[in-house]
This record gives sequence, structure tokens and C-alpha cells, in this order.
Amino acid sequence: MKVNGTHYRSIWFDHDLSEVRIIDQRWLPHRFEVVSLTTLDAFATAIRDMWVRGAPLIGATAAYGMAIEMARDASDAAMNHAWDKLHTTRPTAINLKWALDRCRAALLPLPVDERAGAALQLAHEIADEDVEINRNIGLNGLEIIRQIAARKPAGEPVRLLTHCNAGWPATVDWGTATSPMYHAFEEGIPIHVWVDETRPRNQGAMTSWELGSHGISHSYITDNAGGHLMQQGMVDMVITGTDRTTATGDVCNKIGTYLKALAARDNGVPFYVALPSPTIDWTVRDGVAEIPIEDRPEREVTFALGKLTDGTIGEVQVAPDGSPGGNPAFDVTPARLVTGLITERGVAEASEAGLAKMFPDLKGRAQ
Ligand SMILES: CSC[C@H]1O[C@H](OP(=O)(O)O)[C@H](O)[C@@H]1O
Repeated sequence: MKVNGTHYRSIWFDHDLSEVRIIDQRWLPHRFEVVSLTTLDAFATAIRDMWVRGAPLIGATAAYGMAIEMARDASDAAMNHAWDKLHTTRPTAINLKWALDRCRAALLPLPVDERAGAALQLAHEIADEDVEINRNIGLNGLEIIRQIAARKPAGEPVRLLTHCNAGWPATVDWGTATSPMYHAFEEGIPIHVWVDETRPRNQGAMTSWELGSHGISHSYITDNAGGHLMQQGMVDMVITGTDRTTATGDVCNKIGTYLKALAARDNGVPFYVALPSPTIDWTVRDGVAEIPIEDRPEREVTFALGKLTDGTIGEVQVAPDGSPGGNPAFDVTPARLVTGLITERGVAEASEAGLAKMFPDLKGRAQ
């Protein structure tokens, strides 16, 4: 998407530098910084410490990390070591394993001297596929927004609520939950987006930054305001991303998503999830019981990172000295609370049958 008039993907290969470039999201929205990742360790650090984040982007980054390692050492041992090192960076988003497995399956059968080139080409393909998947999720989500708009007086905005950042910084481009918003905006459908701040990493600030950069009307609200807004009839639909969706339609997403889904159900507000097919884990049926929930550092909760009054970026301690923090980074929304899964192929029912019907060619695939 565009930043100050310049189009960016969140990750790309700079052919002049012959380096992989990323937007270092640790400093967004206050500082826009592009850095290169040139070693396997740098890729692992970037994923683990959320220089890059978001399920689809984590997968694409892992693929480029594999490619950079193959350029250094394309042996089986190096490939397996890279797989292990990258896979252990973050446990919840299934796109990480999906991308690494896809790379290893494609590269292992190749002669060693062909692997580096093939790995880079595959990373490009995974990135390009993500862009097209997300563009199509946007078109399928646009239809829902159109239907809501048609039921409103002319000019009255469709009011969407979203949680965390499932926007273009969480993917290679377009975003997943934000893609329908961009398509609606381009079509001239008036929308307003309630953006949950999403403690503790405040990815909602990123969503507000990207929507604001695109001229989309939005409000940056506290995490706890969403239920009240729904109760007051101020939300027409909720749309979030997902880090792992089970074969039965349970949705694992940023912590707090489950609470929004409960409030949406209680207030008759449709709750949609933007779901790229690589984010489906066909091997898991019970999300609450089976999906590993990342436990992140306490400091992310006991301190807050932001722009200080002198304009620099820094931390302030929000918790009292000595108070331990708890920081589960995701939760699971059971399929029964999900109105529909907006995929690149269409809107699927949040059920085993619904996903099997939408993806008959993928169901049962070992993740
Ligand atoms: C398009 S997937 C985005 C998904 O990833 C985020 O998690 P994190 O920022 O910790 O990588 C969040 O769950 C978003 O919905």
C-alpha cells in the first residue's frame, strides 16, 4: 500500500542491493524504517521480536529466510537447521510452518547447486500469491459491505469494527481484514472503521496509521469500548484477521478477539473473519484445546512503547514495580460465534462442511 505516495509491500527483494528488505514494524506508526535482513539469525530475530508480524507476512518472511540461508549453504543439514530455527520463533500462526514445509518439500528433491535460486523464486511466489489472495479476500468482503450499504440511507457510512492489525503490514500487501475496506473505499462506499487499540502491542495504532494514510475514516478506540458501541447500535459488522483457523472453523487470533465475538453475538452484529487459505490448519479440529497460544514477554504488558513528548520513541512503565505481567498473545473464537469466513474463493460457513466445500482440493492436507 502507499506510504506518503510511494507504494510499498511489507517485504521485498531489492535486486540492486541483492538483499531482502522489510519495514521494521517495531517503530510503527511513529517511525517508518526500512531495514535489510541478510542472515538466518536476522530473519529469526525479526520474526520473534515482531519486526515483521502477522500470519501471512511471517510465512513470507520465513520463505525469504530459507532462501537467504540456501544462498549461504544449500546442504540438507543447513536446510533442516533453518527450518528448525525459523519454526521456533513464534508458535501460533500456522503460516510459518506452512511456508517452511512448502520450501523444504520443493527444495529437498533438487540438486544442491539449484536450491538457492529455486528458494528465492519460491519466496517471490509465496509473496506474490499472498498479494493476490488478499486482493480477492477484499473483493469477497466488499460484497458484504455493499449489501449492508444498500440497507442504509444514502451517504450513511457502513461502520466496521476491527481488532489488532490484519492490514497490509500484517501481510505482503492489501491486508486481510482491511482489504474489503480498501475495496469499499475505492468504490466510493462510505465506511467508518472502529479500530481497537489492541493491548499490549497496540497493533491497532498500525491499523489507524494505514487507514489514515489511505484517507479512510476511522476512530482509534480502547479495547474495551467495542461491546458498548455494539450495544448502542454503532457497529454494522466486525471483521478480524486470523493466525490459525481449524478445519472446523475455530479462529485463533489476537488476544481479545474472542471477547469481541461474544459481544457481537450478544448484540446481533455479524462477525466475519478474513481467512487466507494458507492460514487454515487442516490437522486441527478443536482450536481451544489444540492451538498453541504464544506467551509473550511480561514487559510488553508492564511497559508501553510509544512516542514520548520529546518526539523520541521510548517506553513508559505502566504497571507498579514488582507486579508480574501475564501476556497470552492470542485467543480462540469458536466457530459457532463466526458469521462467515471471507476467503480468497468466497465466503465460507465457519464449519468443517463449509471449509471442505470451499477448499475440496485442500481439505485433509497435512499442514
Ligand atoms: C493477517 S493476520 C494478522 C494477525 O496477526 C496478528 O498477530 P501478531 O501481530 O502477533 O503477529 C493478529 O493476530 C492479526 O489478526
